[in-house]
Amino acid sequence: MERTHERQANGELVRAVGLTKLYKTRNGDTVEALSPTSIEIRDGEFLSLIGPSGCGKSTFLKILAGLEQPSGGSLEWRDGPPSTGADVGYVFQEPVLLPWLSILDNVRFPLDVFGVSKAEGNERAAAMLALVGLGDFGKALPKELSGGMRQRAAIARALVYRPRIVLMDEPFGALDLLTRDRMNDELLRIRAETGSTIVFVTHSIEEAAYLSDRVAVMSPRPGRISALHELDLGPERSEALKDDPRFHGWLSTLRKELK
Ligand SMILES: Nc1ncnc2c1ncn2[C@@H]1O[C@H](COP(=O)(O)OP(=O)(O)OP(=O)(O)O)[C@@H](O)[C@H]1O
Repeated sequence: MERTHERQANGELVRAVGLTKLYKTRNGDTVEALSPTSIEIRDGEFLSLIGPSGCGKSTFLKILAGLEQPSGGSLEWRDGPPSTGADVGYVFQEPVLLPWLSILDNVRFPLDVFGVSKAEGNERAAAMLALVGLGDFGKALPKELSGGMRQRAAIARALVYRPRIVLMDEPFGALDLLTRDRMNDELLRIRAETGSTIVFVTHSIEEAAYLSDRVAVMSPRPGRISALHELDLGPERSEALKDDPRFHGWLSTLRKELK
């Protein structure tokens, strides 16, 4: 089954209108995790969400993924409601891989679930592994890979169905700084090759500024988007950008807004 997805540069992919979320806790209290939150997500963009712990970033991603229902408001998808796993790729902080399956089988898993033949699935999973730099590790088990490599495999699995949107919830938060820097560059390269729309949650202002076309800043709980910036840092991102005064200007702006 071949999926093609015409990309309209900067067209609107999905619009969140006044999303709210109330959770019921086990002792019967109600937690307001999101106060009315509205944003449009553009096709092909890299959008980061930053904000203090507990402000509802993961909640927003889960609603986008269809893993949680909003208490109020709506999501308006340009191409109709997505199906989780096929139209939406999700990457968690800890790479969730099935330990008894090889890396190739893990990456092929969503294709199996959605009825792609094994031969085509193997081909697509192998191509995706090559794209994330794991071409030689298809037969390995997850435990035989480093944390950074496992996260690459999780990214390959999220991308293999060519989802409309990839949601990443602090995917590099558990990695050491050097590996994280390397993964940031890898992610930029993968994104350039796939044209994926990415919504990325991070605690790191530097990571958000380095990777993103736009950065949404969320206020403390109950979270809402308190500022939304289009970064004027151009499409080319590399280490040199980290010495650029404009980059430092954004770090300082974002840091102030988080306070
Ligand atoms: N399933 C749940 N049941 C009850 N409360 C929840 C549930 N999930 C999240 N919450 C609460 O909702 C609020 C927002 O949580 P969420 O995980 O979305 O925040 P976050 O911004 O992603 O936090 P962090 O940056 O620490 O990961 C928090 O107060 C959290 O305790």
